[in-house]
Amino acid sequence: MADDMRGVVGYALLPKKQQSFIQDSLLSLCKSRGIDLVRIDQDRRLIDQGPFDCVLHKMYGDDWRKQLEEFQIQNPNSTIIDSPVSIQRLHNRISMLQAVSELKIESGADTFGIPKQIVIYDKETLFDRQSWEFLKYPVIAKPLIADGSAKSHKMALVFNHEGLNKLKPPIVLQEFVNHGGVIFKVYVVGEFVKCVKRKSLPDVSEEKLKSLEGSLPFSQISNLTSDERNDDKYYKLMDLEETELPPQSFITDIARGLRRGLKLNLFNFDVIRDARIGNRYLVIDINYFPGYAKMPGYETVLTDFFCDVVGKKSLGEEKEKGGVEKLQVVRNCDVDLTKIASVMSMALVAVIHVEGSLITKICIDIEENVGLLC
Ligand SMILES: Nc1ncnc2c1ncn2[C@@H]1O[C@H](COP(=O)(O)OP(=O)(O)OP(=O)(O)O)[C@@H](O)[C@H]1O
Ligand SMILES: O=P(O)(O)O[C@H]1[C@H](OP(=O)(O)O)[C@@H](OP(=O)(O)O)[C@@H](O)[C@@H](O)[C@@H]1OP(=O)(O)O
Ligand SMILES: [Mg+2]
Ligand SMILES: [Mg+2]
Repeated sequence: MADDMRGVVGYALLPKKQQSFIQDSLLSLCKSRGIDLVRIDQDRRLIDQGPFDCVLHKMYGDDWRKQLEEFQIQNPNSTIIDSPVSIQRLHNRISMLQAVSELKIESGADTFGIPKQIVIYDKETLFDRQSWEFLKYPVIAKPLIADGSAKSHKMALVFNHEGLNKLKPPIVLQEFVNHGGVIFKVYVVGEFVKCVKRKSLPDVSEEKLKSLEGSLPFSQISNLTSDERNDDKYYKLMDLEETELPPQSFITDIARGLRRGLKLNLFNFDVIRDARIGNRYLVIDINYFPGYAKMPGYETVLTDFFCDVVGKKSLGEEKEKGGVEKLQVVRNCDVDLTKIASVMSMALVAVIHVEGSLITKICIDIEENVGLLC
C-alpha cells in the first residue's frame, strides 16, 4: 500500500462487541494514522462491499465462513483477521488447551501446563467415578463447547458426588487448582502481549471442602463488576494489588508460542499460579478476540496492529529505520532472498513487502506459518 493511500479495515462484529470495541477514541486514532474502520453491512454479501485491506471479524456460522472464502478468492491481497479454521479450534475446550500442551518452550525455574482434565460425553461415564478417578474433588465442570453463547460460559464448581446431578454432558471435568483467588489474563494482539490481574474463584481448603454441599454454579466470574457479585465481602479478602505478576518474558514466550501454534493474532488466555507449586502456571482458557477495550491504552495497541496489517509503518517501525535500511542493502546487492532463507534454515521462507522502491518489511517464518503476520 502506497504511503499516501489510506488503509481500510472492515469490521463484522456482534452488536455488543461493536459497542465495546469500536469506540470514538479508537476510530479517531486510527483515522489520524491513515486507517479507516468501516462497518461491514451484514445484510449484504461481503464480496459486494469494500474494498477492504483487512477484514476484522468475530462472527461464526457456515454462511459467514463461505462469504469470507469467496471474499479471499476475489481479494487475495486482503487479510482476514483471523482465519475461521484457526478460530474454530478455540470452540472446543479440549482442542483449545491441546495447543498449550504442544508448546515447546525452554523455561527456567518457571513451568507451565494445563490442569488435569477429562471430557465426559454421557451421564453413565459421569457417574462412573472410576473413569475419572485421577481427578480429586473439587472439580470444575465446563461445557465442552466454547462458542461464545451464554450457555458455553455456564460452569459449576463440584464439591462431591451429589454435585454431579445437575451437570449436563458433554462437559470437561477439570481439576480445580487453588491459586490465591487471582487470575492472570494475557491479551495478545499480533506481537503485542499484555498481562493483567483479575479476581477469580477463591481457594477451597480441605477443611472447607468437607462442609460444602453439592456444587456451586457460576458464569464469567472474572468479568463481574462488584455490584454483580453476591458476596463481595468474600472477594475483598483477596488483594489484587499485592499479587505479583508472572515473569513478563515467560508469559511472552507462551503467548508467542500460542500465536504460532494457533495461527491467531487476536486472543487472550487465562493463567493461574498453582498455590501448591509457586512457580507452576496453568493455562485454563483461551478466548478469540476478547474484550480489548478493558485493556488500558487499547486504542494505541490496536491501531499499531492495523497499521502493520495494512502495511502502514507504525511509530515503532519508523523509529527502527536501521532495520529497513539493512534490507535495502540486501536488495541493492541483488542477493537472492531465498538463498538467505536457506542459509538460515532449510525450512525458512521469506515474504517481502515492497512499497515503491523500498523494502519495508520482511517476514521470515517457518513454512507452515507463512500467512501469519510477522
Ligand atoms: N482449573 C481451574 N482451577 C481453578 N479455577 C478455575 C479453573 N478453571 C477455571 N477457573 C475459574 O473459573 C473461571 C471461568 O473459567 P474459564 O475461564 O474456563 O471460563 P470461560 O467462561 O471460558 O471464561 P471467559 O469469560 O474468560 O471466556 C476462571 O476465570 C477462573 O476464575
Ligand atoms: O464481547 P464478547 O461477547 O466477545 O465476550 C468476550 C469477553 O469480552 P467482553 O469483555 O467484550 O465481553 C471476554 O472477556 P475478557 O476475557 O477479555 O475479560 C471473554 O469473556 C470472552 O470469552 C468473551 O467471548 P466469548 O467467549 O463469549 O466469545
Ligand atoms: Mg476465562
Ligand atoms: Mg473462555
